[in-house]
Amino acid sequence: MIIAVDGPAASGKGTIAKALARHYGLPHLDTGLLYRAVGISVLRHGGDPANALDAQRACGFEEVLLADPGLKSEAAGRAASIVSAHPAVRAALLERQRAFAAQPGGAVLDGRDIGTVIAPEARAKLFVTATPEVRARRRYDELIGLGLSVDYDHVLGDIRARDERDSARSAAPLRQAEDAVLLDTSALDVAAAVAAAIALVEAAAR
Ligand SMILES: Nc1ncnc2c1ncn2[C@@H]1O[C@H](COP(=O)(O)OP(=O)(O)O)[C@@H](O)[C@H]1O
Ligand SMILES: Nc1ccn([C@@H]2O[C@H](COP(=O)(O)OP(=O)(O)O)[C@@H](O)[C@H]2O)c(=O)n1
Repeated sequence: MIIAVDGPAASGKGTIAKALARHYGLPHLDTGLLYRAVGISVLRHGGDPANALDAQRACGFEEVLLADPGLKSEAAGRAASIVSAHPAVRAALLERQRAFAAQPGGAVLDGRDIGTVIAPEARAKLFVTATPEVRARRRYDELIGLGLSVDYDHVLGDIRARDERDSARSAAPLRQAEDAVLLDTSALDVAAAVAAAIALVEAAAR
């Protein structure tokens, strides 16, 4: 079974995708990490994420970069959101994601365009969301927990800017697939959000 989990920044889609993968014994791919790796690679080479050529060159990043703690930073998220608007970057990362989704037995993938572009054939599609303020609070707590020095208002501004950029771009914009079910986690803790997600997948698989 392929499970597609999409949604905006810090909505809890990664937490839900990981929990679903554990519950169903499926492999999981956090596709945002691929875009973050491209984004940080551009920055580390002194390039400009808005420059399509700089971004395209960075798509051949080393695998080890996917485990780099720097990928979690706000700067990496911002750069990822900028490089991900280039069609050439999306094209360069497409096959890897499609192949992951198509492996025997299925998989869980989370990102922005899993249900719409990467795996439109997915059996279960969730669109996970929460208010910008709740998402900013979660991301702020997460970054503080990682020992980074951040400001709540800055995180909220960054999340709003990323929502806008990810939804407005013409290449695979962030949007709920027509056959995806909406899961608003604003008032749910992790356990309740995961339980709701499992119930939705069960209903979709029936
Ligand atoms: N329902 C929830 N309630 C409270 N905190 C949550 C919830 N879901 C996720 N979190 C926390 O919020 C942060 C962002 O969650 P994550 O799953 O990484 O979001 P995303 O993948 O959408 O960016 C993490 O620190 C995670 O533990
Ligand atoms: N499938 C995907 C996943 C991420 N992305 C881009 O990569 C950025 C970082 O994604 P992420 O999932 O790691 O970000 P968070 O939601 O965890 O903050 C997003 O803001 C998107 O611009 C994308 O375009 N398509």
